Amino acid sequence: MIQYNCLNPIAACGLDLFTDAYQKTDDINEARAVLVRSAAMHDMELPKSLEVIARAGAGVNNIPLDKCAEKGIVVFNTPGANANGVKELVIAGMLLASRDITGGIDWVKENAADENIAKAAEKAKKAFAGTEIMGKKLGVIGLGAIGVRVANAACALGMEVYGYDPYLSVNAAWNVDKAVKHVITAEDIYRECDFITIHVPLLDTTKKMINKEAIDMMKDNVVFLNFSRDTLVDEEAMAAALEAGKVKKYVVDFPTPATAGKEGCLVIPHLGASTEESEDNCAVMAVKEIIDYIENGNITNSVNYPNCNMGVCSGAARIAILHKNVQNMIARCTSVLGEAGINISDMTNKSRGDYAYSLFDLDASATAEVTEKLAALEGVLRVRVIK
Ligand SMILES: NC(=O)C1=CN([C@@H]2O[C@H](COP(=O)(O)OP(=O)(O)OC[C@H]3O[C@@H](n4cnc5c(N)ncnc54)[C@H](O)[C@@H]3O)[C@@H](O)[C@H]2O)C=CC1
Ligand SMILES: O=C(O)CCC(=O)C(=O)O
Repeated sequence: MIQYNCLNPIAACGLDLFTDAYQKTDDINEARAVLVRSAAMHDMELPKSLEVIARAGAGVNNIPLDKCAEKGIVVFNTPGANANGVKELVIAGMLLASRDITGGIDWVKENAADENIAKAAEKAKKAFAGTEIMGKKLGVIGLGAIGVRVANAACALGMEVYGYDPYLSVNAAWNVDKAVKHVITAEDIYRECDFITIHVPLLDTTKKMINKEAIDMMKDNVVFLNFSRDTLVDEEAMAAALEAGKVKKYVVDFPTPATAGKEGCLVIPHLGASTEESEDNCAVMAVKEIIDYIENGNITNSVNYPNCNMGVCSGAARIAILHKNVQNMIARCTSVLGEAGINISDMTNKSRGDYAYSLFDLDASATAEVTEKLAALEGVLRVRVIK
């Protein structure tokens, strides 16, 4: 039985893809695979049995990627699978920041017992009036799966959209609406836009990128939306800007003591990807990634190892070797196999940063002695017998 553990609730339509060969366990120490959403894994003990972690979602800042790579644990995410869910909430966030919809709804609740509520509403409504988003300038920082969808939807709503992404992928370039103005510095966005939304991963290089200096460059009365991660924004600087009236609204999907309940903050409890569709898409993609890795050794959408695909193994045997990206690794692995008299019928080797991955299709099964010799080679982090 191949045991898997879920650190967060994962949609059933994904888990249903596991065949009878797989079994759910509540004990991570027994698991070969882990499915996770937002659970914090940095301080967790990762058992030796663990071969793969799939993040049913996009952000992987809750997972210790290098520690996993060093232990020969491949980490996947599910790019784009929840992007539409987030896009829709970002559009809602812009509307909520432009018109006092929540204030108006609260007023109706408070006056629900008033028999003359219809007449009273016509008098009260001026307190909740706002502005439209059509014709306003929106700056999108990060044109990945979510940013592109937000930019395109905003174009369709008649906004003037500016996009900034110094690492724009070819795929994103193909998909982004031609009306989106390409800017080459974040400063262009800060200085020009009435609404700014950020859709970048949380990395050491992006942490607190929205700081006092950035906010000072923004237009007065700007609306800032953050559906990416709380710590991309310096919350002290944001609070000061809200108090000074520099920022009109801070719409954020991550409650913290600094923002929850604060005047000017519209705080949502991390609901960006909490739709049936996004949860299903993420679960299905994550489980498929795990199954292909466990059963074939193929890697698709990893965030700490290179992608690698040799299809389904049709030969006698297949082994996977996770190793450091250093000289002479392949020669040393093939000589162990050669000395054991095992012919290699197919092989591939891919690298990513400090780590590399080799798949070998063999004409005969690798014995325990052979795999132990391979595992003992300096730089080898894990050897998996796939078939
Ligand atoms: N609120 C929620 O429930 C959700 C939040 N997220 C967050 O949103 C983030 C983005 O998600 P996706 O769009 O799916 O990821 P993605 O990987 O498709 O896009 C990220 C984009 O940011 C760009 N980028 C990286 N550094 C940048 C920088 N310094 N300046 C400008 N652009 C930069 C990349 O080139 C890439 O195009 C995730 O990392 C996650 O933290 C994602 C899904 C759900
Ligand atoms: O699983 C979730 O609800 C969180 C989604 C998210 O933040 C992400 O995919 O990065």
